Amino acid sequence: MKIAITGVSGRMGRMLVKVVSETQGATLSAAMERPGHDWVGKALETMLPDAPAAVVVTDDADAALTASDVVIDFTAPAATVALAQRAAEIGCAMVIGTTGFIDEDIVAIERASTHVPIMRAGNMSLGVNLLTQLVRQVAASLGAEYDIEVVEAHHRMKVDAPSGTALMLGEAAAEGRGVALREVEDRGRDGITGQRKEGAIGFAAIRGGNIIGEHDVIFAGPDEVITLRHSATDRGLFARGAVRAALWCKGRSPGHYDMVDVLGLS
Ligand SMILES: NC(=O)C1=CN([C@@H]2O[C@H](COP(=O)(O)OP(=O)(O)OC[C@H]3O[C@@H](n4cnc5c(N)ncnc54)[C@H](OP(=O)(O)O)[C@@H]3O)[C@@H](O)[C@H]2O)C=CC1
Ligand SMILES: O=C(O)C1=N[C@H](C(=O)O)C[C@H](O)C1
Repeated sequence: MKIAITGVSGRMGRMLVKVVSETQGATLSAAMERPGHDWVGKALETMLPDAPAAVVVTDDADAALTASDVVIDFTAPAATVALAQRAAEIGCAMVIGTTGFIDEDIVAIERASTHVPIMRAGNMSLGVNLLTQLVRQVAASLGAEYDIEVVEAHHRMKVDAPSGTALMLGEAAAEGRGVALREVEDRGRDGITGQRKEGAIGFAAIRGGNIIGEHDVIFAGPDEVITLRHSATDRGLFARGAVRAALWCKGRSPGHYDMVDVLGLS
């Protein structure tokens, strides 16, 4: 499977190069950065020792996608949406790990996925995708007297909040309760907020140091608190999930898939 990686100099891009190099059946076919980036035109192995010798970093997305079966993208929403449109036209599958999308971005990605398989997940780990199922089940079992709060913590460089994972967990809780998250979410409390709204699903974000990713879903009820927690201790976890998803895309029909499909959890 020929795999292109975009945003290759980023925290996830670097990790993906390592995981692709360790994965049987996967070959790094292209490495991308945006025009003007320092790495463009340089041999990737001079920056990342795990990279194959022949790969030179490119800003030519069309050439990179044409040379590849699938592209893995952990960048930023605007870059991801633009690349999904190119991938759809060229016929290259896509794995999207980027978070922080607005509704219009998702619509554009869904449109692209009518032409090629696109696997998109706010978290590529087995643990979080299992946890979403548990959260759905617990939310469905507990009554409205249990208040649901999602608390996440990430490194100081993270630019979006709540995290993609927190939103996945919030969605799962809302589904369990049979409500739309949009109608019950409560984000960023500050000042005289008034009492907690009945049925709200609250979000809180902590940013600091080099925390990889911590997520708690708290069910606070009468005289007891249930906390479901996931802790990531190495970004390799997400990269391994993304490469697994890339291999899974081979021969797949066009469609918008998620990690639950890849892991066979549905
Ligand atoms: N789904 C999952 O399991 C995970 C998702 N993520 C998500 O992946 C994304 C990236 O995270 P991370 O690797 O930590 O971030 P980094 O900032 O370390 O890397 C982002 C990379 O994308 C490039 N990039 C950013 N904006 C653009 C743009 N507009 N056009 C082209 N290239 C761009 C950056 O290049 P430049 O330096 O030029 O800006 C950089 O190479 C985030 O949305 C994060 O939330 C992260 C981990 C796991
Ligand atoms: O930006 C990160 O680092 C992470 N982002 C994803 C998210 O927004 O949930 C996944 C993981 O928590 C790391």
